[in-house]
Amino acid sequence: MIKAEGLTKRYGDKLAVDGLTFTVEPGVITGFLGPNGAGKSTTMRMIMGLDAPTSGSVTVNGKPFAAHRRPLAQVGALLEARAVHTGRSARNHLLAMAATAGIADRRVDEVIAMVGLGEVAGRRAGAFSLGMGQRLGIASALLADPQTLILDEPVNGLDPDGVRWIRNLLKGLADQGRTVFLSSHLMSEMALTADHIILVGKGRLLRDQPMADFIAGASADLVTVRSPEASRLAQLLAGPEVTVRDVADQTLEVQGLTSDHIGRTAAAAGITLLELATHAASLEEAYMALTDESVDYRSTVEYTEDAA
Ligand SMILES: Nc1ncnc2c1ncn2[C@@H]1O[C@H](COP(=O)(O)OP(=O)(O)OP(=O)(O)O)[C@@H](O)[C@H]1O
Repeated sequence: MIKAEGLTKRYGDKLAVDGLTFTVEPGVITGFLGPNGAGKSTTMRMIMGLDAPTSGSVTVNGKPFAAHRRPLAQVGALLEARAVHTGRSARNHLLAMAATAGIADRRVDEVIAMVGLGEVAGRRAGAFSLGMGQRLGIASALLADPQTLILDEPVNGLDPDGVRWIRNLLKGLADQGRTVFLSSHLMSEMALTADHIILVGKGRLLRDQPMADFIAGASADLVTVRSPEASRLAQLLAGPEVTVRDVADQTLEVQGLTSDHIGRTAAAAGITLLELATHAASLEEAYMALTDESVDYRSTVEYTEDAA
């Protein structure tokens, strides 16, 4: 389990991580999602004790990473995956790591088998393809059999086979009751992989919820209505669980009502409709809307019950 409380990191004027409080639970895959620069890598480095928080704290299985007697047996990480620059074979590379950490040689062969590197384990790791390098990085993270795994952008640059492979491996590890925390800036990838989502933007927590709930909320039908009397219609449509946004001249975007209901409400009030269209908002759109800091998005007017 990973627990962050008010976790904050400042680099000069830049608040890279801004008061993050969250818990990453065992037994599920938790996706750490946010656009480039949102603070994901910085957070992961602080979890691993590679960077000190400016304020707040983060613990792994109840203690800061460095306070564990054998930290690598608690948490394995693949941070900023990069090729291993070594003339050693993959197996010798892992054997050297195992020797340093006091891990038995047979564990090296176990992790090589787990990540499917058996046939190439004798080859020079420095010459590995990106996909093979990722597998080797994951093998290193698994070496000490940690309860918690932290992977920064593990599928970056992988082909579809590689992506499917990582996904299955992570699901298997979570099913064994491990804590699996992985970052990505791609919504589509997270939707397929993660059971739970922690979404950040500009260092701040935006969402912390089951992926299924995020998807259900995001794909709710959106109705676009254009009318010369848009603001009067907006007042009539307002209600609990209804969001009405004034998105452009004479145009509203309504969530929480069917187009039938909107059409009938307009007719009953004698309001002319120039357009009435339904479309399902995509996950990608919901993600963009949440993380987009553009003026356009913030300037939209939300009509609530109080406005009615
Ligand atoms: N060592 C550093 N010194 C100064 N600024 C830094 C440092 N590390 C990160 N930052 C800044 O902090 C912010 C968060 O960076 P971070 O790498 O954690 O984001 P990220 O969500 O992992 O992004 P990406 O998806 O691009 O890796 C960025 O604006 C970055 O420029």
